[in-house]
Amino acid sequence: MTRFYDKYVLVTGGAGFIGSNFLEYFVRKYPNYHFTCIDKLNYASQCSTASLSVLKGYPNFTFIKLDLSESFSELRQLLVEDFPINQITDIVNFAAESSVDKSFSDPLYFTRNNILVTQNLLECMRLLKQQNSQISVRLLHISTDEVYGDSDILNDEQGRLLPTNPYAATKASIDLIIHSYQCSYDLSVTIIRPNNIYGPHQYPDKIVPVTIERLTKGIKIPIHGIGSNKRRYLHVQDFLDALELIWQNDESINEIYNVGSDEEISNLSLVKLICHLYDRKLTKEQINDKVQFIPDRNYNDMKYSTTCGKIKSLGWKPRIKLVDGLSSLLVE
Ligand SMILES: NC(=O)c1ccc[n+]([C@@H]2O[C@H](COP(=O)([O-])OP(=O)(O)OC[C@H]3O[C@@H](n4cnc5c(N)ncnc54)[C@H](O)[C@@H]3O)[C@@H](O)[C@H]2O)c1
Ligand SMILES: C[C@H]1O[C@H](OP(=O)(O)OP(=O)(O)OC[C@H]2O[C@@H](n3ccc(=O)[nH]c3=O)[C@H](O)[C@@H]2O)[C@H](O)[C@@H](O)C1=O
Repeated sequence: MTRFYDKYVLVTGGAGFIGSNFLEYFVRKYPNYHFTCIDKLNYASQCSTASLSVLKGYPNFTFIKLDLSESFSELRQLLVEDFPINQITDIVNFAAESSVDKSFSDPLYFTRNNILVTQNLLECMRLLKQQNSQISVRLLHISTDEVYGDSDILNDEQGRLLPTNPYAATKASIDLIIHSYQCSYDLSVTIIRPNNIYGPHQYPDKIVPVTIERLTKGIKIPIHGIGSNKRRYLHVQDFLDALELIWQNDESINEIYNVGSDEEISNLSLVKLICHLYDRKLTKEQINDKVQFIPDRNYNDMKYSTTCGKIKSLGWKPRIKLVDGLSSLLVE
């Protein structure tokens, strides 16, 4: 086996918001690693086509367009049969349908996609281990704090999983399936549960990019219900720093990490803050006039309360304040 690189990494869902930021950062930072991105290119990927086309010029980057929920045989060929050639030992899985709103209208599609994408990866890891127990492949799986559901009680990583929407239920389900593969097949998987993440290349169906897009187009900004639901927001770079720490630390194998900020804000306050940062001359009345209250979600988690002591014990803490992260996003 000729090894041109020190590590061969598969990044699934790497054409999405977080995945594309991950690749932009790590492909350049680790020229001694080879990164293969697999993505089906859904609606969310269109925000990162420019950055991915730049990455295609890098020798340590390969892109494969593939629907991981339907192409098990191709994935098995890449990871198992061709292991001697591709030598992929690290998998970072971002791939999922990630929109809570969309999951209300097509829950079965979310179940099929989000479960099969990840279980197909687990199956390849299982078959590879069965074929050669000396090969150790590790999966870093990106879950979400939504698996804990609506909660006033502080949840650490042992918190009960009580998802309230179809998207979150698929994420909680795959976390449980991962646990079964860790127990039954001794696979090495780390689960990471971030809170809301914002930053460049995020498709405008999430509140931060929706607000920015509507502001620039002079269209009213839709607020679900009365806007009192709260979320915590972490800049994508802070998340990547946490992910890098976890990835570099072999002690993190078979651990779960909540990764989040302490900056909790209601939806209405967030939208008003973005309007203020967009144009500090706007009066309160002018900002109020930019908002349109629309019917709420079928169920809208009021807040999430996760503790992040574990990731902080690795020396991580958020560096980018929400005001600063939003301001730089508005400039971009
Ligand atoms: N954005 C957030 O605030 C946030 C917070 C917590 C967790 N997460 C999780 O992080 C991950 C990435 O989120 P994101 O915001 O970047 O999502 P995104 O929707 O921007 O990107 C997801 C990517 O996965 C790809 N994908 C989905 N199904 C696929 C399949 N069957 N085969 C191949 N590719 C497929 C899509 O084409 C897309 O490019 C997701 O697993 C999501 O659940 C996101
Ligand atoms: C951790 C998860 O974060 C994201 O899911 P979430 O539903 O919290 O993000 P959204 O940006 O879709 O919604 C946040 C909050 O704002 C409300 N809202 C959204 C869009 C809009 O146009 N108007 C709104 O009022 C919405 O009701 C929410 O209360 C992420 O998408 C997910 O993948 C996560 O895992």
